[in-house]
Amino acid sequence: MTPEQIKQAIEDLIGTDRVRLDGEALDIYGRDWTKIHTPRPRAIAFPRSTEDVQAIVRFARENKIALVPSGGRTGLSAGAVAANDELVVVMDYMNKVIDFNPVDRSVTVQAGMITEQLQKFAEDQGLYYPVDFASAGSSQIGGNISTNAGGIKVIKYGMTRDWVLGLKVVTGAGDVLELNKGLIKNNTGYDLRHLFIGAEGTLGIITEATIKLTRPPKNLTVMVLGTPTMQDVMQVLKAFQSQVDLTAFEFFSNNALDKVVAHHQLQRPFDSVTDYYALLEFEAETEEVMDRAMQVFEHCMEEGWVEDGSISQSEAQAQSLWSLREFISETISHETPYKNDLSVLVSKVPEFLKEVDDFVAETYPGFEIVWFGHIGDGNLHLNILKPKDMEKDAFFEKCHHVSDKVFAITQRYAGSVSAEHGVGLVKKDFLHFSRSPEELAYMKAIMQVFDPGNIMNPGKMFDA
Ligand SMILES: O=C(O)CC[C@@H](O)C(=O)O
Ligand SMILES: [Zn+2]
Repeated sequence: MTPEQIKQAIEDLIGTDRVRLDGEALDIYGRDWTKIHTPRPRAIAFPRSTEDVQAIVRFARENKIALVPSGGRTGLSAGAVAANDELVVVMDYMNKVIDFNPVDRSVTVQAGMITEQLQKFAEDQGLYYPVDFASAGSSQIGGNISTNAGGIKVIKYGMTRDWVLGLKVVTGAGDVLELNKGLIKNNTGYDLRHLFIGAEGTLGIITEATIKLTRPPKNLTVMVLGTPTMQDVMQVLKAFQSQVDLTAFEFFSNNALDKVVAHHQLQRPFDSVTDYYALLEFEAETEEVMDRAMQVFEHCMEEGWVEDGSISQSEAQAQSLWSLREFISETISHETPYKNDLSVLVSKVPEFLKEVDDFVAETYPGFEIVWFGHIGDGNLHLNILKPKDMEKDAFFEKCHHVSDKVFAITQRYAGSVSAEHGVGLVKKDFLHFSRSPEELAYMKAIMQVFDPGNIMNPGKMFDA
């Protein structure tokens, strides 16, 4: 079918001006933040309702047209890239609140709602949606659910999965399913909702979600601490966790800090320079909590785990300390990074990090490595920066070999090759490092059930 025929057919089903074929739209909606693949979609559709999505899926199934569901396209694994003549289904116009229930503390929204809008909606009701990350201003809730997004508060609040009380989906077979309907308790067999969370659009399209909200945190206070070694970062984590209920525990290396400070013209948190920094956050609800935190801080200084530190005295200061961590990904995106998103058990982090760091440094001495991540969750973002004098293709080619080795180490530690960014096109060749052949066979069989025509985001996660 030509793009024009597709446009005509879909507009007959869901209304005029709902499909774009212009070059600008193909370029914008065919890519995500990975910027590795060249977008090449056939057409872009803009549904307004679950019925519209169902009509599009049924049409695509009948005509064997591949679909790519598209949210805020902030993904880092090319899960929302359309580089293969696909029809992109954009959720931007499905961004409304459908229902709010203060007794259940839940809100039902359309899948295209932007994360920050959901956070704002919760705040306006005196409540809180705690899943948060740097891309919250453009990522959409449907995309967050499809990738089970994590972010900076997982240590206390968990991943997106933990906040989804119900889903409305259109399966690849064209059926509309209402999964779990907002219930807290529902032991009536397989919980299909959880299959759609993290499915990266391979089983169908999420059109609505019922999200749990919670009480807002009180007096969030941030510390940035300079730590000489990774072992020290882990000691600091242990010391704080035993005394204070942490809402975040992040880390970054000194070169990450240098780059952010230079790129955004920010102040360093203090003069001392250490190899690593820990950023932690807690609710200083009472004087007593604050005193305890300060005692732990002093203890860490006495032990030599911390050389210097800075603590926020206001919300604005807390925010500027957070910027030092949250701006890293965007800052290094200008240096063509090869990205990895690894996780191991928290207890294994220092050993694992040293092994990977030694391997990359020995094998590729010219490569600059930037370490940061959600270390309180055992999640490390390893970014390798392209040397200025190396061609992009040659660099990515070399990095592919690095990945094989790094993932073999990750496998030895029983870790994950994608802790929070998903699989998409970028990680699919490496899935076997984290999933057994038997698991992969079950995953493919599940996909067949929900998407018998293999039209849902084909080629992402694995080949059918
Ligand atoms: O760019 C990265 O590698 C990580 C991005 C994001 O997950 C973060 O934690 O900032
Ligand atoms: Zn992250």
